[in-house]
Amino acid sequence: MSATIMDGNALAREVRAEWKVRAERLTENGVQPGLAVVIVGDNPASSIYVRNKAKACGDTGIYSEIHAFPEKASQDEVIQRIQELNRNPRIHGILVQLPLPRHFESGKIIASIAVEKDADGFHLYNVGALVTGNTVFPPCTPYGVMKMLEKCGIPVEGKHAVVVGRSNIVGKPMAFMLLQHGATVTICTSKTLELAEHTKRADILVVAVGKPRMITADMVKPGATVIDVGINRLPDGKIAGDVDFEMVKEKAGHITPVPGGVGPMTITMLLCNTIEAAERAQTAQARV
Ligand SMILES: NC(=O)C1=CN([C@@H]2O[C@H](COP(=O)(O)OP(=O)(O)OC[C@H]3O[C@@H](n4cnc5c(N)ncnc54)[C@H](OP(=O)(O)O)[C@@H]3O)[C@@H](O)[C@H]2O)C=CC1
Ligand SMILES: Nc1nc(=O)c2c([nH]1)NC[C@@H]1CN(c3ccc(C(=O)N[C@@H](CCC(=O)O)C(=O)O)cc3)C=[N+]21
Ligand SMILES: [Mg+2]
Repeated sequence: MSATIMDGNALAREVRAEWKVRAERLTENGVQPGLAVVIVGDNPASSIYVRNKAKACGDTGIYSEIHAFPEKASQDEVIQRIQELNRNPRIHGILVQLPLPRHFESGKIIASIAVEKDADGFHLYNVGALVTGNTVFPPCTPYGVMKMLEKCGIPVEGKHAVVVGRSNIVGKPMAFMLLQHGATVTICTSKTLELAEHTKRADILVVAVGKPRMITADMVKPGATVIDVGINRLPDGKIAGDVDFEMVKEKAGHITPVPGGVGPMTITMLLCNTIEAAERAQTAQARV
């Protein structure tokens, strides 16, 4: 029995259609949702993501701006621009594409984003809000994963979830969101001994490492849900996830492909957070 493939492109279309209605309603009421993406340097992968984000905005009725800085830009000029965006009433969401060039302190840049426009949910206030169960903006990638589980009818409460990876943008917020939904959560890292002993116990396995095909079929429990966040560029130019898809799909109950899995959902949830931010701004406006 082969696993059910969780089609990220189809699910993303479904979620976008639901939210597009909200974007249109806002626009009719004079508040078109707006996203600003800030990118520093010319990392080719980042540039592609940024263009995809702008295109997805257009398709969903969201106004978008790209603020591109050269690699040698100063931290102060980027912060100054973010502060302008914080004050700009056309902009409801601000995303600073990561990674930043080495001479940047990412923490300082992210701290300069207004909490109520932090559509990535990376500001320390929003991280604290998430961890205490008062989420303001769920970080896009884990939010997309939760949405996929929900749409595919996969229960989380009472299940054993194993997250491989502990980055601030994927692994850690993923673990806290699963915890919030009542899963028993194990987080594995590069320091974990006997990784397979943990992954084999997972009802829900989320992998966000960045190592092509590191999760093999022997590491997966029969019938498990396997979510592959990894995006790895192979020498032949193709992209592959962190999971050996062809072998694992014969053992798992549900599995996400790469490409066409979590990636499209990440972009979609960014759009959702931007629309949500615009709705909140409008409500706040109506109160004064
Ligand atoms: N689909 C999407 O929307 C997105 C995809 N990605 C992709 O997801 C992957 C992870 O991204 P990100 O979280 O930013 O990456 P990071 O490099 O920041 O984190 C990788 C994590 O994997 C852990 N790790 C490394 N090697 C092993 C190992 N052998 N066993 C177990 N854990 C290990 C590291 O552990 P330690 O902390 O101990 O070093 C670290 O916590 C990348 O391929 C990235 O391109 C990222 C964002 C969005
Ligand atoms: N501040 C910030 N927020 C982010 O959310 C963020 C970031 N920085 N830096 C980089 C990572 C990576 N990321 C992806 C988004 C979409 C796809 C995506 O759409 N992937 C498609 C296509 C992949 C392709 O063909 O290259 C897919 O998987 O099907 C992938 C990866 C967001 N990130
Ligand atoms: Mg991680």
